[in-house]
Amino acid sequence: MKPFSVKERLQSFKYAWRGIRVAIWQEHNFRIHLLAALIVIVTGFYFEISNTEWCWIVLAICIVFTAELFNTAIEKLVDLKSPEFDPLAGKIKDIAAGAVLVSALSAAIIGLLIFWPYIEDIS
Ligand SMILES: Nc1ncnc2c1ncn2[C@@H]1O[C@H](COP(=O)(O)OP(=O)(O)OP(=O)(O)O)[C@@H](O)[C@H]1O
Repeated sequence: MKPFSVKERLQSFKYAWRGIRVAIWQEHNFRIHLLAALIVIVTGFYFEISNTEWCWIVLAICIVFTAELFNTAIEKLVDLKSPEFDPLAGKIKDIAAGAVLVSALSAAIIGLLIFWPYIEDIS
């Protein structure tokens, strides 16, 4: 086993950040999720939501980003291994996209449950 190296550990953060940047610049959906997250964060500050509500919002945002990152990785892997049309490759991509949809829907429900009472209060 290689000896522990702080330099190598820091290097792995650099690679992870590079992966996130690839997803941001190459995936339109990722940018849409980023914009949605920004709107939700600004709205959270506007309504001065509680710490517990912030926890749910942060969790919801992170789940969507994580699903989108895995989806991007799976898409790239499929494109690498199966650049030609293949029904199984299509199914794999559809399933990965399904995971993003499930995470985005659950985030939308969390957002509604948290913000609806505040919206009702001002209307
Ligand atoms: N090699 C393939 N073989 C068969 N079907 C594929 C293949 N590649 C993509 N598809 C089908 O096309 C759909 C879209 O694939 P694509 O790679 O363009 O991703 P996408 O959903 O457009 O993602 P993004 O817009 O984030 O790049 C897939 O979900 C799948 O149904």
